[in-house]
Amino acid sequence: MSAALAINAIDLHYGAAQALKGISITCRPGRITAVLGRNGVGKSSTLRAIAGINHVSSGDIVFGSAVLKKAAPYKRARLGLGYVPQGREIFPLLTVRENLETGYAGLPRSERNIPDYIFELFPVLKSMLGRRGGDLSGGQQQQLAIARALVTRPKVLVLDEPTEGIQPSIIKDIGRALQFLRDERGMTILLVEQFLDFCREIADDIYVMDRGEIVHSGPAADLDRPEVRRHLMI
Ligand SMILES: Nc1ncnc2c1ncn2[C@@H]1O[C@H](COP(=O)(O)OP(=O)(O)OP(=O)(O)O)[C@@H](O)[C@H]1O
Repeated sequence: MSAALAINAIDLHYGAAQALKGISITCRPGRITAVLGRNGVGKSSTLRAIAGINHVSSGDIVFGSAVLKKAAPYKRARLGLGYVPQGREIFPLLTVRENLETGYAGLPRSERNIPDYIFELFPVLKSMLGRRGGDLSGGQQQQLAIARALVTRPKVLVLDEPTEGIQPSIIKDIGRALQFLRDERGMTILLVEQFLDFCREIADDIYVMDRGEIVHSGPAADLDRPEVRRHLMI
């Protein structure tokens, strides 16, 4: 089976500093792939390269049958790439409904609606549609950020540290939501995380990064191996 998303030997520089060195990641269709690593190893840079926010200096990113080259973020979204950034980036002065409607931009008029299953996944959002994004808790904002990405009808959903700074009960809800998207909607999911137990529970495949490189890849059960965990210790 071909990959839903393949990152092939990408390098990324910030000025003279090289943040990514030959990163390759294969996301199997309908599976959850997790990229783990300590602070500053290049996880967010990898996702920003996939989303088209940062440009790679070599290598390529293949989405379905499209090689993304320098396609702008909105074009990638139209192709079916949903991106949930680190820190959520909710519009604080817009209501929950308006935040969700920002996902309509790339959709044909007939699809400009909020699919019901999103409110089944995150019922709290339905009860808060008229509230401002900035009034939501961190966990509710994370749910809103995921819901906003789902409004764009992604084939592949990419999330940057969805558990960061969030209380355990909402982490469980988010984990259940991602498993539902994989199991019931066949979505391909790529996330970066520092929370090992979360990845052990929901991921199928893992990649471990250290200083801009992939140092391990394998099934999620590899997270039980001491030599893999060693890469993740502070
Ligand atoms: N805009 C930028 N300009 C210059 N250097 C950057 C920029 N963004 C990130 N870096 C550097 O690139 C390296 C990788 O950062 P990145 O944010 O991708 O790591 P990360 O693994 O996502 O870390 P964290 O878990 O803290 O988000 C770090 O050394 C960081 O300081």
